[in-house]
Amino acid sequence: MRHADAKTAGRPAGAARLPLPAVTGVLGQPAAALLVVVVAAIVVPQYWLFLATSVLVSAVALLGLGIVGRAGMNSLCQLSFAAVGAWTVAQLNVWESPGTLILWTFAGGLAAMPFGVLIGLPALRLRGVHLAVVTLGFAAAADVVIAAVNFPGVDTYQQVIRPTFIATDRQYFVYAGLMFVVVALAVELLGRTRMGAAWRAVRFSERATAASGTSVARAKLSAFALSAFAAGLSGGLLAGQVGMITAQNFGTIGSLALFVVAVMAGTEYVGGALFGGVLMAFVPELFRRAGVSQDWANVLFGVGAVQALSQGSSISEGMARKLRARRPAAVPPPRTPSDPGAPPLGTEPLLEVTGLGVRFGQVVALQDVDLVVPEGTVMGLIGPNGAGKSTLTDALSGFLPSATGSVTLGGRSLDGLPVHRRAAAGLRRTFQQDRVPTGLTVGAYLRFAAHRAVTRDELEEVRDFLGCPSLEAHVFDLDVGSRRLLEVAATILARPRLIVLDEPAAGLAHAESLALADRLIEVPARFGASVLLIEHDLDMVRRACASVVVLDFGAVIAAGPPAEVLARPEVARAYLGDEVALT
Ligand SMILES: Nc1ncnc2c1ncn2[C@@H]1O[C@H](COP(=O)(O)OP(=O)(O)OP(=O)(O)O)[C@@H](O)[C@H]1O
Repeated sequence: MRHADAKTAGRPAGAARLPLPAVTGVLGQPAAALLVVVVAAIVVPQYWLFLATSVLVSAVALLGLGIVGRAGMNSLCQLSFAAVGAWTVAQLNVWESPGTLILWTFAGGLAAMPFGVLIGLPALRLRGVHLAVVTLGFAAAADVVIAAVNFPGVDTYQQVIRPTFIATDRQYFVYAGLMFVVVALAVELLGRTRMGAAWRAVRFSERATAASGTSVARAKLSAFALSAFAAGLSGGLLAGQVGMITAQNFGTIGSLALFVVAVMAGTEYVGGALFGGVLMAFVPELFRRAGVSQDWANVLFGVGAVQALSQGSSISEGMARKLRARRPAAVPPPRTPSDPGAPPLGTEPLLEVTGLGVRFGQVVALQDVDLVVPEGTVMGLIGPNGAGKSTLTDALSGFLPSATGSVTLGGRSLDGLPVHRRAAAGLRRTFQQDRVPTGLTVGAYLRFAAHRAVTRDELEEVRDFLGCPSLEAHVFDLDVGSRRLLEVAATILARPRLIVLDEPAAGLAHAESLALADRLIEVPARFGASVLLIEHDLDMVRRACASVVVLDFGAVIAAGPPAEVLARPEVARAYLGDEVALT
């Protein structure tokens, strides 16, 4: 956001020297920000208060960018949303509406939200650079509209009136600071909710998010709406700060600069947003004082963003990782031993698949597959590479709406249901590739993926059952094997009727695979779910499964008890291309 220049010279502002608050912790960050604001309100000379306030105004908009950033989306039109907030405040001021600037500012935030949803709609289909282009287009269009439609009160030189208790610059700084702290607190608290976890999950894998029963569309739209709300608040704050706003305050270049600073500073962190605000407010001012065009500040921001991208993390993320690295590594507590006994066979049909077919162009991945997974069992699904196992999993879980045939779970048809509705109906799956979002702790991920209210005891029970790392460990710091177990734990916690595990032992040592097999045997009796285990490790399949189905070239070629099925020549032929028994 481009603010009016500070008109006088003096020593560097106290705000420029504000320390970054700790980048770890959750509620600690807003508290640290509050401390910074209070200290700054005391020590910053009158002379620098305008720029210090600008820091906070930008930081509020940056917090909003941090929300879409958490969800892995790019928004290049943050100042267009801010313009909506500022316009609303200016209009309510002209109308001399009830309430004061504070109420009008919140109204500005609310007014920006529908625009956020509007821009979020393309995000349901677009990602990365394509989404960035759409948001850039919106910013450019907003420039034209704002230039054509003047801000209310500008023609009549009508200043936005501040209430008396925030009339002075110092009072207004404190007000802006409190607003920043409140928004920071709200964002941090939201980050701990299911919605906040969904943002992180969407960023990591939309497929896994949907498979855990969460609506990807809702997660994305909520991120855009709340991001626009924060931007609208920021615009309202600016209107109160400068009194009279113009189109120049909200140009596309400003939005781009804000985005670039967000990439560099890492505005998913409160400290990162505050630091970004310092950069936005003070770097152009320093250039101005040096007699250099302020536009060079954007070049500097661009260089910083390139550096952050090439390092793979923002300044805040880098600091957070360093702080985490200082902590002792998360060692999984020892598992409680148990005797799994023999794999349960199951009786009543649970999953019934009839005539399932999937084509990818000319490739027939599945043809006329009939399959029944009984209630209360662990069943294996095996076959050589390219046999169609993952395609079957995708078709069952709803990722292939073009699949033909029918699928019922517990007598209820799943045909035509989208992924998250099938998950809600009781079908959970894991993925061959790691899909556990790295931005969460183990506990936060399990709570999110469980998709129901779970107690800490339940979390600990399942964590202990599978030997996962402690709930406080950060997913980012875990090895691939631990993440696979975590994914299995999450599906168990969701209490589904059927769990489809797509190669859960990939990344595990052989002994660990067998230990996992022992655990899976217990799942039906202990957690009330059948397991369909897709695995290449035949020792694990023999150990865990009461029965096994073999796919080859998209068709079922054998089914029955593992020892019997694996001894059949056609199964050996499918695997080895020769009549060698798989013993
Ligand atoms: N998106 C796709 N587009 C085109 N062909 C595909 C696609 N996905 C899978 N296939 C093809 O469908 C067939 C079945 O693939 P699938 O991944 O389901 O096998 P798989 O048994 O899971 O193999 P693996 O054990 O290697 O994971 C293969 O011939 C594969 O090349």
